[in-house]
Amino acid sequence: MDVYLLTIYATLEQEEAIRELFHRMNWDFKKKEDDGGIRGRITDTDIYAVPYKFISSNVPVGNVYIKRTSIAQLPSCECNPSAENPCSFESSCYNRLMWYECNSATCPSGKKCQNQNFQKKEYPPQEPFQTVNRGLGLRTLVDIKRGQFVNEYVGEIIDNELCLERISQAQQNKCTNFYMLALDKYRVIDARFKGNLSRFINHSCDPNLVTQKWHVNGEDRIGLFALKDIQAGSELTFNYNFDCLGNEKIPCKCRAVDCSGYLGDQPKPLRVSTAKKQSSAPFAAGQNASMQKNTVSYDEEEEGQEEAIDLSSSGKSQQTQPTDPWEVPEILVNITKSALKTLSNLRSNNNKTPAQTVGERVHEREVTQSAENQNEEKNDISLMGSSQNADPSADERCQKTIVHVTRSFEKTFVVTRERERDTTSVTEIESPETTGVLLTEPSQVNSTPVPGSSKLSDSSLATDSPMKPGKSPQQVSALESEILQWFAKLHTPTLEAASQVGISEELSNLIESHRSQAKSTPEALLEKFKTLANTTGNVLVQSHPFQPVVQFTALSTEEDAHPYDTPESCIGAMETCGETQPDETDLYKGIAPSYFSDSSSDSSNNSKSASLNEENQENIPQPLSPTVKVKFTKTKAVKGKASNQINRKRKTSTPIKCSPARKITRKSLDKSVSSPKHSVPLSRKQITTGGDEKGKKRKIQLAVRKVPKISSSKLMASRKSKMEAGKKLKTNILSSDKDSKENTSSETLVQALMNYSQSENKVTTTRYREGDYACSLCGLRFKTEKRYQKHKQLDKCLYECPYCYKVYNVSNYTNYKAHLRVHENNKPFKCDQCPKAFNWEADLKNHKIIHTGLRPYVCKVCLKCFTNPHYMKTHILNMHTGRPKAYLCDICGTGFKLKGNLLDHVRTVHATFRAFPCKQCGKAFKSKSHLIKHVSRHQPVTFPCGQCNKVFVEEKFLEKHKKKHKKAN
Ligand SMILES: C[S@@+](CC[C@H](N)C(=O)[O-])C[C@H]1O[C@@H](n2cnc3c(N)ncnc32)[C@H](O)[C@@H]1O
Repeated sequence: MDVYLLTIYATLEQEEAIRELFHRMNWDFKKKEDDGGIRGRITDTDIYAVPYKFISSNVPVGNVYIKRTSIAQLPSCECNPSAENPCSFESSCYNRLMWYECNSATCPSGKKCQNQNFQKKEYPPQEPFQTVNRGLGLRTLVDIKRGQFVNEYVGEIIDNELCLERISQAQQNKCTNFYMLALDKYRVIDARFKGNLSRFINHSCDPNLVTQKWHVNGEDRIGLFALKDIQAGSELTFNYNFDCLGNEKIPCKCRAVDCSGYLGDQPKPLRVSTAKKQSSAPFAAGQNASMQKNTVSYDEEEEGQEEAIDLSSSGKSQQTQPTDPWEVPEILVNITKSALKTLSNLRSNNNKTPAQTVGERVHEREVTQSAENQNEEKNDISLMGSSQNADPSADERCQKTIVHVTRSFEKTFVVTRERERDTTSVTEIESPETTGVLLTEPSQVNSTPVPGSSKLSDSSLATDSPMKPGKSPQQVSALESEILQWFAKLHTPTLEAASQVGISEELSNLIESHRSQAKSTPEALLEKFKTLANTTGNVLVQSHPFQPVVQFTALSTEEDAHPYDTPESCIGAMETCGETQPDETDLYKGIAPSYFSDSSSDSSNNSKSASLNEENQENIPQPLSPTVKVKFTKTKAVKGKASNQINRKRKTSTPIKCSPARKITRKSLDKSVSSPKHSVPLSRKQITTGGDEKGKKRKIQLAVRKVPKISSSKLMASRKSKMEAGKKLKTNILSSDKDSKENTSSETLVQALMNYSQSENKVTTTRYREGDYACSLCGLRFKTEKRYQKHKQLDKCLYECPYCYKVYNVSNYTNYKAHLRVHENNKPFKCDQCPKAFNWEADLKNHKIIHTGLRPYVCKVCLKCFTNPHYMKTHILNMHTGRPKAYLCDICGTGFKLKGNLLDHVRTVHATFRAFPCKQCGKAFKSKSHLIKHVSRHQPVTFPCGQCNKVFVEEKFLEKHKKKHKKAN
């Protein structure tokens, strides 16, 4: 059963919530309860079992699409492979600057490349811990440097629809912890059910991490990078940019000096309506969230317009496609809203000022520069960049493009491309405080021309390659004409139709507000946007890779309703506007890559960056040189503050949905402390042993403190010293009996041992202390003579294995017996549920856990669950001890943390002989695991699938297969 139970900090308060989660994990909760499963029974005080699976990479769920790119399409950098650390943080690796990870197949530095953080999963050691007031948090175990890659935000990739579903489920279950982070406009990473350690990172208004969206082998991934130097033991935090949709703000408990007080400083008043209410008084303002919880809508004030978003009409309702969408009022409303949103996005994007948060992609502009418009636009604020072109006349002729300006912690770079010559240059600008100040100082600009890369050529930029630029003017006009059509349609039959379902008031309000803004007609509105586009030149915001900040979010209906959200329309739109249709490799499950720049993730929302925005606006200097310009109209510069406020509003109002915040009272606080919901994972022993509440709490506290910290060096040292002691003893024994040195059979060894114990050397070993009575034969020592005499009366005090000559003394007789089973292959402990048999009872017990579907052995560091304690131990040693890969393969040099792994490697990869023959058919295998797999095929028991004709030799294969059926359904 593919369910992973974990005892973790339940944030859920009701049994129902647990059931819901179990249900989500396809675990038959009831069944387990009846079976008396280990933790199937949930009582009031036993609510800490929440299924959570540790995954190290994102897992797509349902119909969510995955971007695929062929290796040929991946951009390669120009770094020098012979450099000490090619593509490292210190280098100006072209890919790194663009937030692209190199691929070892295409990077000139190959495996030496240092720009593969995501792929190599190189995280500094970190651990979850219990915070005082914010549930669990994550802290670092080592010092982290500014700019260092800390972790990847990993979880299930879900689409908007499922996201909404999960949110509403969580709301119903009064779950207050959210783990959703927008990946792009269509997809969300939800780490609630599956994730890695990053899911425990809390919010702070003064964070030490920042999220960055990177392009890794064609797919977007979210990384967390250090904003500052972080000391070992400090909590890791980032700014959620959390947008509250509840009628109560979620209090922020980050304790930062400039804490905004709430998660997200722009909480929105919540309005709630049910489907019924919607028909009678839709979008009616002033309703309280507490009245209805199923359907949530909120007011979004944007530039004086009011938009109401109804989650209930999202997702599913759009699935049922009407024959003529123009006839369905609800769709029309959604389309209108989408149109409004698109237009406002267009505006906001064009209004964008350079973002300033350190470590963020600063901004991106495509600038067309010509001699005429330099003079025309006197009020423009110029961005001084470098030009590789020394000839000014050529400069004027050439169309230059600033691909983007990026500030990568210590450095700021301007990446420019010259289309005609197909050259690209990266210009590093010395430590500026603000882009404005920096750009007034042309002398400070060091130009580093980079030869044109075919991978970054125009053609690649114009198509669906990762270097895809923003919307072209044609695309914008195609968009505009579509918007115009929507408005035209909305004017006539729609209002009437809408009024029939009682939405006319809201609709007309929406249209009216836009109408008044756009001089009454949609055409005028469109005209306005055209003018806007013209006045900002061709400054258009690009889609990825330039979407810096990612937010904890749930997506809003209005975005869902956007026609471009559907793959068909997206592709259609691309065709209309002349953009090359994406390659099929990019369209997994038929959905096109992001077309619009993502408003939900296009900007930094924290108050700091907003204030920096303001600062920069004020600092924007007059142009000094016309070489390369990014145009802003003066009006925008003057309006900087206001527009930033609007931007900030928009940013904070970007789609985030969380359940209405629960009011925290003294009582609930006390309850939360006394209840075990903030407990840390307990060992199975702790779970199964009963005990009073107090004892339980104590155990929990202990478990919190006793996060295992195993020093690898200590471990290695102790092992080494033991091995050396053993070797020494052996040599001592043999050297004391020089005649038998050649013959090292166990018989000789026993004899030598006997001689040795009788010799004077014996006092040197710890086994023999003065005053003890030692048996000269087996080496056992006794405190009293009586016991020694009793021992001497035994017929035999040493037992030698007849198969391998291993010797046991009498005190280890049971071990000797057990050891014999290894050779006799009796396997007396048989599983009653499957054909497996074991030599030891403990092994059978451990095995039986597999049939319960539980994984009760929990790694206290990363919460990964295991069926077997040995697996857990190995995992801890491998993953959390920073253990070096000390076992090196002599043949290929690969390092391994465990000796067993090295042996396996040598056997399977390099060895030519097959040391593990099958006794039944004679086929031989290189490794034991391969043999075991093979032997299971001889088993008469098979596992047929109930849904199709397939039959499997192992249960796990059947389980895997069943998942396919589930997915297909
Ligand atoms: C991604 S989870 C973080 C881990 C979470 N603390 C846990 O115990 O699993 C996000 C949730 O943690 C809580 N949280 C995080 N930061 C917070 C803060 N500064 N103040 C209050 N609650 C916070 C909120 O309930 C939020 O929904």
